[in-house]
Amino acid sequence: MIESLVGDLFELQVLNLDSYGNGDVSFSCSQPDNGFNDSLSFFHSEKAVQELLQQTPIQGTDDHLIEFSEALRKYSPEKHNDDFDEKRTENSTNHSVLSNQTTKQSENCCTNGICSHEILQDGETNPDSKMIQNRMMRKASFKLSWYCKGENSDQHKHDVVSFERGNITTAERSSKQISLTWESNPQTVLIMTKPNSISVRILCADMVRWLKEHKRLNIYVEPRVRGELLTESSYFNFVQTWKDDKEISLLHTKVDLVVTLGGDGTVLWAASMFKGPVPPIVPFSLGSLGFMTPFYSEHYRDSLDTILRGPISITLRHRLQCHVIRDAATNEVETEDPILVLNEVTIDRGISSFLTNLECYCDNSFVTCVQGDGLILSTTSGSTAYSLAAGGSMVHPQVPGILFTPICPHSLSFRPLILPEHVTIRVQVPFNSRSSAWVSFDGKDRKKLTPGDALVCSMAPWPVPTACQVDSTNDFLHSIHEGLHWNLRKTQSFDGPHDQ
Ligand SMILES: NC(=O)c1ccc[n+]([C@@H]2O[C@H](COP(=O)([O-])OP(=O)(O)OC[C@H]3O[C@@H](n4cnc5c(N)ncnc54)[C@H](O)[C@@H]3O)[C@@H](O)[C@H]2O)c1
Ligand SMILES: Nc1ncnc2c1ncn2[C@@H]1O[C@H](COP(=O)(O)OP(=O)(O)OP(=O)(O)O)[C@@H](O)[C@H]1O
Repeated sequence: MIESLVGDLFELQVLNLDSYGNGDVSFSCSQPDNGFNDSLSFFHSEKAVQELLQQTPIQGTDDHLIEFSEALRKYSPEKHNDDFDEKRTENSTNHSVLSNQTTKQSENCCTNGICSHEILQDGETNPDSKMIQNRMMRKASFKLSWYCKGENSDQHKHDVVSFERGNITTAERSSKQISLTWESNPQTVLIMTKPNSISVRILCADMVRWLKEHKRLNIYVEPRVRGELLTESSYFNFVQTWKDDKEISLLHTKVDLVVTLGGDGTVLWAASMFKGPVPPIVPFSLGSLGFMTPFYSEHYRDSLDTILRGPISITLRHRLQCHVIRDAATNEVETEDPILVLNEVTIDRGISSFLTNLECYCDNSFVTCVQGDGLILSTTSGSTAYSLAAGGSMVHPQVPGILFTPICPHSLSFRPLILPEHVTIRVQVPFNSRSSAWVSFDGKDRKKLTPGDALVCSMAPWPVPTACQVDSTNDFLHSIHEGLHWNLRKTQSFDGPHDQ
């Protein structure tokens, strides 16, 4: 109410909001053109403001202000942000003049723990204006709450946004460069290899020998690879493997490090073995592109030496968790197991010659109906794969988001989207669809979606940590330069017309 009244009188200009500790200018007040210079009408209005300020706050409506002033009390002037302060000084100098008296009052005000924004006139030096300067005005208080999967939760507020001083400040907006330091020596390495490659087979045998003899490590390989090694020599008898899915599901509890020898497909394959937590992966490049494989196989000894010693920079690559919901099974308790993807999940028309018709929802909001060849829901790691080919953006793998990229949409205006990481996306084949759709996970495991079936997809809690050659950003930029020749163009010569 007070604000609205004062708002009628003044045209408030926010200069900055440092009113909580320093008692300095928070708002400036410029005079509107509508005859506000008439001091009589001004003082009448002033009186009205004073009367309002003297009224005892109504119990209940001011309850929320208690929390706000508690937060202000906690604020110590010594702790203020230097950067912010510099800007404040600059603004104060440019736009308003504060009398010493006002500054003192403001300081007192804050040591008492009751702070308000002051209303001042630009360049005001007239003693009559002190009344104006002393006018106190409370900023509306607020509380921020977090909603997590439908539940109100304050758990993450300090990690993400601070609002203790009444100012909303973000801290971390995406995960920073992460460094992994071993607290005890790694003991077990799993080596995963691309099949049907002579060079990979030779390298694998060499690496197993070196890791055993020079690093004294336990070594796991896939059953196929153990067979290949034993065909070469019985020396490799010490190499361990697994027999069934149950043993695979326990691998993450035994393995300290996963080494992949192949291209991006081998990294995807290795990641798909872990339906929960994934040990750090060291991807060696033996393919043609290698967006996720920054290590050179020729230097594997030096690289592994450094990695086993640590610390190492890692990229936490987010995965999507996908559930296929069958219309025919809505009454069944058991549903199909979720599938985790590192690149993307694709819903397309398969061999059908009809347009796919896919209804898409984000949380509970309708997004759109895809009519075209299909839709890709991609991680940021997968942004350089199929999604890129379908016109999606390339996104740094540490950016937490879900790419929503149509495949050949039959509409001129269907641009790709990037959605925040916390959403749940549902893609449904409507009952009136002319055909079924097909879903595939990192380019594998095709499943048919008949009308009424849906795919539900959200960010998985288990990322894939991959070791960096340099760091996450350097490796990403290197991969798009080397892999895609991104923005490669001959530099224009100096020789030619110039600006005058
Ligand atoms: N039109 C297309 O571009 C297209 C079509 C189908 C599948 N794919 C991609 O292939 C992936 C499966 O890879 P695969 O090796 O098992 O199959 P694959 O052997 O058919 O290789 C596909 C190509 O995609 C590259 N690739 C894979 N992941 C990548 C990533 N994150 N960034 C950049 N390039 C990447 C691989 O290096 C390879 O060159 C799928 O997840 C999908 O993204 C792309
Ligand atoms: N250990 C494995 N077992 C079964 N299949 C695998 C394994 N590793 C990789 N693959 C499959 O082999 C295929 C090729 O692998 P990868 O992409 O690593 O090699 P590449 O095709 O030679 O590399 P690039 O695509 O960079 O040329 C992929 O589809 C992948 O899923």
